[in-house]
Amino acid sequence: MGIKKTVNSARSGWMGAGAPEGDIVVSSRIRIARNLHGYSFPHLLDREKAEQVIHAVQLALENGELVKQAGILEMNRMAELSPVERQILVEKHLISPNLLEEHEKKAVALRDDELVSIMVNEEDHLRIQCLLPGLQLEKAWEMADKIDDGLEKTLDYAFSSKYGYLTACPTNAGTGLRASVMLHLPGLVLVDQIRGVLASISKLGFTVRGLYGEGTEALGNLFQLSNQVTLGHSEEEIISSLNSITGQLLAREREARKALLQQRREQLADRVGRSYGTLMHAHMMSSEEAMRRISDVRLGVDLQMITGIAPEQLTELMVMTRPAYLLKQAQGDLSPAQRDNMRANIIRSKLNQR
Ligand SMILES: Nc1ncnc2c1ncn2[C@@H]1O[C@H](COP(=O)(O)OP(=O)(O)OP(=O)(O)O)[C@@H](O)[C@H]1O
Repeated sequence: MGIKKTVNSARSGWMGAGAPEGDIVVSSRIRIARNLHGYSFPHLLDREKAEQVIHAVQLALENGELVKQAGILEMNRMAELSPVERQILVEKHLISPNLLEEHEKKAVALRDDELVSIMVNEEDHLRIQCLLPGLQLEKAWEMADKIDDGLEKTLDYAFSSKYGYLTACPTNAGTGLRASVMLHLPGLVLVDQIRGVLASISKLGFTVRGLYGEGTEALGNLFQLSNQVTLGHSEEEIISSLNSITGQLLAREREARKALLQQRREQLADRVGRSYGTLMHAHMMSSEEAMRRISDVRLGVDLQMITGIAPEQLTELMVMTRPAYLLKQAQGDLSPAQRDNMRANIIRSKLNQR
């Protein structure tokens, strides 16, 4: 159990089946940024102080009341994990890439179902994250809020009556809340409307990020949409406006899919079929090609052009084909060609299992 199970399996609690709007919304994430009063922000902490912060959070998590409310969160120091294991946590979206830098000062507390993780000494002392399948921002918020309240009973948070919760980057001050949804938008990409749609969203105070968050690229037609500002809006307002923008995007994506079915059905079926065939039979596959083909097949599954595959199997496959997960399975180094071969083998065997 614990972290070893997490890094040995590509499956995660947030890939659950039958989630609301699960044909387009892969997952919903709430993260709350908090800092401890009396300590410098993480980038200024030396190792000893950083360890004190980790220890304080660990003690707070062991509090009986909090365990009853939120379950057991096991603290894992980043230094106790191998570089490959750390990278797998990023590939599973349980930590952000930031936690890999200066990792000797950082830690993550994880719940066994992987729906809750608390990053310690990331950009802020605490980053409480709740990740759920489909569109479930309110539920994720309720979970995060409960944990935050529980922790605040023991920890002395840095708070100002003027600015709210204080954070290392001013854009996170106030509520410290980032709400985000990971969306699969192949329809809007195929009808060539994605750029316009994303540009208009950024004018409304939302930001679109790539697959692993800030500074990363969008792969497999997956986009992460989140609020830009946390100050001056309540948590409920932030979540409600993200829900409403997401609703509009869902409508646009569904329209695009409908138009593709009506106007380019055979081209679409050909694209989906070719990608499915390639995934089922190829022996060499780059990571970029895998993401692209998995996205096509996911669209085919959503449009019932392909039956017998569940969307969450494809989400799992995305993690299974990422570089660190492959290295872990190989238990040693892989050349780029060996990696491409192993990736193709894993995909074939996973898709042929059904
Ligand atoms: N809806 C989502 N589903 C799955 N993973 C997500 C989602 N939103 C964000 N993530 C993951 O969370 C991590 C952090 O993302 P991001 O950098 O956007 O947020 P952040 O660290 O909270 O923001 P910042 O530090 O810029 O305030 C990344 O690994 C990203 O993949």
